[in-house]
Amino acid sequence: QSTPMIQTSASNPLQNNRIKIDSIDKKLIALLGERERVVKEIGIYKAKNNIPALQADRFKQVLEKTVEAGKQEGLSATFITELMNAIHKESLRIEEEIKAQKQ
Ligand SMILES: C=C(O[C@@H]1C=C(C(=O)O)C=C[C@H]1O)C(=O)O
Repeated sequence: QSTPMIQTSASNPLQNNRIKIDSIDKKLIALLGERERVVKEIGIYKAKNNIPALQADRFKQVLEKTVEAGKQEGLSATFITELMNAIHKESLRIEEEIKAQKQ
């Protein structure tokens, strides 16, 4: 086993890349917050107009578009599908919560 090279903090690739990741994660969470705030608006509209939260055809389109966009970024369809399913599950939870508040 080799001794790790001593580097200055400015040239430490592990530290620098972790700083980059922390910054990217912050943006990812901000974007998810923005997306779910739009979902809330849709949830309010659906609750008022008696439209079901789940729109399977629309989510199918969302999945197709994001899997394709993921491909362009070298991300697997499995990963994008799991990610979008998790986001969709939360969207439905939020929309159902809004609907329940209106009763
Ligand atoms: C946001 C909506 O509600 C649900 C959530 C979706 C999503 O998070 O992309 C898509 C379809 C619906 O199941 C919508 O109908 O557009």
